[in-house]
Amino acid sequence: GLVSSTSNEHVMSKDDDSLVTVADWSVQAIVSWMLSESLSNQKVSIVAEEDVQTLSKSDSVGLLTAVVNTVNECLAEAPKYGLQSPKKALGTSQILEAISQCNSTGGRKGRHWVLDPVDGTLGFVRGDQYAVALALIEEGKIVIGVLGCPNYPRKKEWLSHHHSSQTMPKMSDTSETWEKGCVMYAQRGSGEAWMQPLIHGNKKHTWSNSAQRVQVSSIDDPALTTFCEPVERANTNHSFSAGVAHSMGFKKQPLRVHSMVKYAAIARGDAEIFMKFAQSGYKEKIWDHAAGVIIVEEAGGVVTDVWRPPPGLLKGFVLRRS
Ligand SMILES: Nc1ncnc2c1ncn2[C@@H]1O[C@H](COP(=O)(O)OS(=O)(=O)O)[C@@H](OP(=O)(O)O)[C@H]1O
Ligand SMILES: [Mg+2]
Ligand SMILES: [Mg+2]
Ligand SMILES: [Mg+2]
Repeated sequence: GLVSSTSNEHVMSKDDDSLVTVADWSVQAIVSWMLSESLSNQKVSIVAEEDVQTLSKSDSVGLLTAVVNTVNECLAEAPKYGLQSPKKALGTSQILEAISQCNSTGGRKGRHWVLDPVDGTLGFVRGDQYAVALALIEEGKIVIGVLGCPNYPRKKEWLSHHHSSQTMPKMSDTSETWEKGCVMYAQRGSGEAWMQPLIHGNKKHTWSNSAQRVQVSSIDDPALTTFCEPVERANTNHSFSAGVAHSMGFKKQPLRVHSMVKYAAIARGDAEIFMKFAQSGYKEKIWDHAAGVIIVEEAGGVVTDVWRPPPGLLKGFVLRRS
């Protein structure tokens, strides 16, 4: 919730043509700094999406200044969330250090934090759905997941309406009537997943625990099933998922949403199924899934890749077909 700006300033393209913004670097710096501060006795291993190459170039001074200012403005608000601000504003080198220390390669041994500072950067730039995703992996198992979803509406009906909709105010609308924003989280083995309303920067009140339990949908009638998928055709295979949906007997239109908010939607029961089929050759990244996976699992759902469907699912599928 620290970065709620939808300003399109400083939107850059990376080598793979995907977007990166001041928000991506700033969130990575803030989370990295906060983790190091709170775990000062331990060596912190963080696997995260962004690096400092573009930021450190000589023609990126304006960009770097914007990141430094954003990080310090956000950290100054830390006490509102029950956290400690730095004693004095962080300097440029400290911020570059915080971003670049997230260069762990992870692995099956030990503890690793996994961070996607802004997932769905395209959604963020459009003022649409995006998520800040953090997970903790221990000995190869996800044990904690947190998803910050600043534009996630409280009412599921609003998810499917984009900016053009008449019924939903613009994302920039400050009116109290349009409640949006939540943090979803879960811990492995608890059998519980939680949703906490987000406090937005412009509001005066401070954080207090008002988390509600969330659970996956109980709908199992294909005719009533909604499936979600990525917005961009580059990130999935829309016609393949349409084929799967057809053979399963799904009648509803797919819910196309940017980012890991799709996992949040499944955990909260706003939709029943999430399908993503990356192009062959694309390697999925752990930061695009880890936090969402544990939240869905603890909310009662099942997550699998297409090559290894769990026996129960396969049986369900076969039974339904016969
Ligand atoms: N080619 C390709 N195939 C599959 N996935 C890709 C591909 N390229 C990128 N990515 C990753 O997709 C992340 C965004 O996924 P979404 O499901 O949110 O896509 S969409 O915006 O709804 O279209 C996006 O995450 P962010 O970079 O954090 O936004 C990417 O990591
Ligand atoms: Mg990206
Ligand atoms: Mg991502
Ligand atoms: Mg990202």
